[in-house]
Amino acid sequence: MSSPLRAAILVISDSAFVDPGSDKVGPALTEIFTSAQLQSKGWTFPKVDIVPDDVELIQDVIKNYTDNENDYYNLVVTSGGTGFAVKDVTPEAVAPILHRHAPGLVHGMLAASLQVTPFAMMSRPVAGVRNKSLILTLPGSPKGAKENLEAVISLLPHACIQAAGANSRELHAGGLKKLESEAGVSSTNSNATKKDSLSHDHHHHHHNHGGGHGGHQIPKAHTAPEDRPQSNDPNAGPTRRYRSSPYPMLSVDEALRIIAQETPEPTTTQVPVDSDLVGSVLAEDVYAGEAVPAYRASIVDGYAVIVPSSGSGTKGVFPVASVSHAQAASMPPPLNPGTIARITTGAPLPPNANAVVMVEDTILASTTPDGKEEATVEILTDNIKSGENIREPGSDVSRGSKILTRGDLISAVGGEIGLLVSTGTRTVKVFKKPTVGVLSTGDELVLHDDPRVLTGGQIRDSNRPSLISCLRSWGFETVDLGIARDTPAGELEKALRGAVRGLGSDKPPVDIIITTGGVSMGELDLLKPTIERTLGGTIHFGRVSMKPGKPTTFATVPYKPSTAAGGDTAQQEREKRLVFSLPGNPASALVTLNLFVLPSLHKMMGLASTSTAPSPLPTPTSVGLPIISASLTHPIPLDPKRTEYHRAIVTASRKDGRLYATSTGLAGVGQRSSRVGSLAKANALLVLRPGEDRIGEGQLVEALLMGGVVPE
Ligand SMILES: Nc1nc2c(c(=O)[nH]1)N[C@H]1C(S)=C(S)[C@@H](COP(=O)(O)OP(=O)(O)OC[C@H]3O[C@@H](n4cnc5c(N)ncnc54)[C@H](O)[C@@H]3O)O[C@H]1N2
Ligand code: MOO
Ligand SMILES: [Mg+2]
Repeated sequence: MSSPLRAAILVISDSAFVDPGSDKVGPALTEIFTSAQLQSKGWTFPKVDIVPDDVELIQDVIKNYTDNENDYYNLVVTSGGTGFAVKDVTPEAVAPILHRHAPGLVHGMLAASLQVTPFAMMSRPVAGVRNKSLILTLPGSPKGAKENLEAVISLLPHACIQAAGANSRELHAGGLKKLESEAGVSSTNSNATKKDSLSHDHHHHHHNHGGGHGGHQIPKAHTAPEDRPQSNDPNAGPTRRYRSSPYPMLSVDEALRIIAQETPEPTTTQVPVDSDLVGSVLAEDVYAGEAVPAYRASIVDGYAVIVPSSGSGTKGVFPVASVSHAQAASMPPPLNPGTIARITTGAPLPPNANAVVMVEDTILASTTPDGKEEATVEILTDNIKSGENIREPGSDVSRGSKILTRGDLISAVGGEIGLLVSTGTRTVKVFKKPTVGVLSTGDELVLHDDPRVLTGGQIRDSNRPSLISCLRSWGFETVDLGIARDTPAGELEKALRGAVRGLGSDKPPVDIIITTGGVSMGELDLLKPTIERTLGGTIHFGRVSMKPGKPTTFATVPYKPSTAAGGDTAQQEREKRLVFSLPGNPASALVTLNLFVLPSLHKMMGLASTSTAPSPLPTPTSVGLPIISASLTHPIPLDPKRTEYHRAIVTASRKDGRLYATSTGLAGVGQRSSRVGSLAKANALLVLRPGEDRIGEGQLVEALLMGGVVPE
């Protein structure tokens, strides 16, 4: 026990980060380590760092302490951030990066604190080992931190040395008795301590209750949050992975409900009215700033006339007194009774004129002497009423009237853009569209355009190009996040962190991350463990009862854009990113993109924000794929358990006006989830609920439309 023991003290506090001079914990804990007693046990002068309450920063700093094999700290104690306040994230940051938990130390610290104050119950400490370092989280008050540390300190040298890899038998045989007596623990009734808490096997044991054969494999319910069923520990290897998924199987509806709940409310932005507006949703009601037309305008080419108040009497020969063209020039002069004015469609009416006669209802009577201009024109009809062929100012759109409503989608048809620009609307408030990052995962993947012949188990990365195309066609900005390999470890973590932070000008930060692959039961299916254990994220679901797409996983990861301390909690709450981890099989990835990601994107772009005002028109603004019914052109066998999303072509018959659905390939190979071709030409997913037998020809089925209906 003579080798030096190195300790790092990490003070986690927004306020101490801003004003290091205000920190009292660092000095208090330093004092303990530099006491004569501890120095004699081998402790050296500790290192002290301060970080704000930020999951990523906490993890980064701790990993710096623990991940360098040649230069690591034996003990890392954090202080602060273990309470129940929203900003308290220390356990969330530390628990996921522990390789092995040490609940015994947690008990020890809590028991000691409880003797001092019942408020100890309000602390949420975690403890465990990462690589060769022991990590403890202490409370944030100098007094509490000291008490907790003092409660366990005498055992720590032993634990640290064991964590660093000393032979445990030797330690048990020799030093343990001495240590126990120092700590007031009797070795005779501490079998559990010796066998479990400190032994290397403990963690695996603990996380893999289901590791046996056949039995009920969901780990026993524990109460502490760090003990809830979690993803595989990647360090445990294939022999110790779960042999059945610890994630409950959700229905598609339940999964969609969770996604809607976790998807943040849309944010807004002011943008110019131009063609880039197509595909955006208005975040405000829009009122006409100008009347259309702004002046009394002619609807036809012809002659402006004064219809007598008697109601008729336009027939006859009249001198052409002036000309009014549809142009930006000044208004024409007033019309005198007994004269007419030539006018073009859309041109302003001369004052006094009250109707326009179409040129077809006239003949030329005489010309000017040079023959180039009309002198007099004969009107052949007597059938013109006052107001005829005239658009009154504001009769198309009156100034100040509501032209579009919050929640309206600016379509590519052009009507909304036309309405906005015609009334002089130069900018509008819209909902910001999310940016989506797409990441492929897997060692087997090669770039889709790699010219080399495939060897061994190589697969072309088809998911990234197909998903990115689909997302772009929906009108979303995409960021290509490339391929993350399963090995070496850490690529996935790096890629996910980079996606959230942004990786330069061509890779801006994304709002939503989509990954494909690595979410099922293989020992290299690393998505779930990386999200949960490394990024401190939350997996909201990890399995859905559907075919294809069963391992579809949905998570959120915490994110703070700046390292600035403090900040309002509402802002922090908003700063999480959605992660859709879709199955790697190409058909599964595309189907689940359509089914799960699209509704979330729709909500984020404001499509769920329709105005409450009643509209005479059906609002085409619900989220996700539109659903219709179509009749089957052939029978399809049903899956006994899972709802199938069967790829099909829906056509509209010109003969009977009905919609028909035809499979792109029948069950078995045709609809196999690896067969991306099942989506070629498909414009619909038939929703086939599980059943015993088959659904027959001519039956009506629900169809989710991915593309336009094809005329037959
Ligand atoms: N024991 C079990 N095995 C599997 C289960 C299960 O419940 N128990 N689920 C199956 C189902 S369903 C699916 S879907 C897949 C999902 O697999 P992963 O999401 O873990 O994906 P990978 O294992 O990484 O790859 C599966 C498959 O897809 C190919 N792939 C992956 N990425 C791409 C890409 N970007 N482009 C083209 N192809 C890709 C990969 O090479 C594999 O062939 O798990 C079943 N297993
Ligand atoms: O559920 Mo998986 O997506 O069928 O192959
Ligand atoms: Mg897999």
